[in-house]
Amino acid sequence: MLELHKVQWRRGGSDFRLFVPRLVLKPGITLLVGRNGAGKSSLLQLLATAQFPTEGEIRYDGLTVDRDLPSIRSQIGFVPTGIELYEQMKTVKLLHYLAELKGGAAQGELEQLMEAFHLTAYRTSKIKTLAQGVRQRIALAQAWIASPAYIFLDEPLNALDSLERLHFTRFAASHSRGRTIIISTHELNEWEAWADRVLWVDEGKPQYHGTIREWSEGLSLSVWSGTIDADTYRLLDPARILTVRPEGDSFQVRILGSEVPPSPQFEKQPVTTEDAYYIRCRSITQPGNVR
Ligand SMILES: Nc1ncnc2c1ncn2[C@@H]1O[C@H](COP(=O)(O)OP(=O)(O)OP(=O)(O)O)[C@@H](O)[C@H]1O
Repeated sequence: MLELHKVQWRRGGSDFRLFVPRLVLKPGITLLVGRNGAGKSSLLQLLATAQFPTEGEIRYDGLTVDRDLPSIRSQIGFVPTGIELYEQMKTVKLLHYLAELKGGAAQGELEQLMEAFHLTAYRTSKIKTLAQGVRQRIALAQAWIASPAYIFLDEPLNALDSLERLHFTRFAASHSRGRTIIISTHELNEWEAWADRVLWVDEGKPQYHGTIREWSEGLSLSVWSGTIDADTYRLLDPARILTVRPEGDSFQVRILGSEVPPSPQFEKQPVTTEDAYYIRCRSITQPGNVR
């Protein structure tokens, strides 16, 4: 469990300020969401001890960085965006090297990770010869070395193809028990089935932290879907349209609306995690649900 208490951080070279009054992050998968520049990467860097708060404290199951930094770091797996791997090393050598930095891997652990991340075929390939998606899989695999208690992933699905994305979301879910995994992502629907909680930050401050179920409940707008003709389509508010697909002379539309259907052809739809994000971003001026 991670506990943040009055954490503040000012990023040098910018006006950006992160402020987290109080936050408790529990084991399981927490999706860290927010607009570009909201502070997701900054928060992950603080949690991963790549940066330190200017004020306040982060506790890792009771341990603090001023007293217990090496033992905290031995329990962290971190994948920042744009991670650079040693280009000249071979995959297996790099994983062994990173495992040594972490104090060593268990017997057979690296082979299992290579298998789980579909890296076996690349075990003796130099990193510089590998496609971006394969490099990303190596970066993700190394985060699991030595079975850390805390895993921080910044946009982990970047560069992965659709099959690998599905494979990785499943892998993360099946390896989340007893681990606090924080994942910064813009792909909310891909994580929907696997995540436990959502942490939404905006302008450096948490706006919502709670279960993924509650994230999509009690919202100010509903989601509607219907097939309509061109005249009805023209009357819709374009800012509220989520998706539109032409079907002959008609349009299949998914749209945000009040409790009343935008027109009689519309039927109310379940709100997805991503819909909830759009709705919450629209109502950002209203007080959030911070826990
Ligand atoms: N290397 C840097 N130097 C100076 N300012 C930076 C740097 N990196 C980020 N920033 C600024 O810090 C703020 C927070 O950025 P951060 O990367 O944490 O946001 P984010 O939520 O991860 O965004 P994104 O979704 O685009 O990745 C932004 O205002 C950004 O412009």
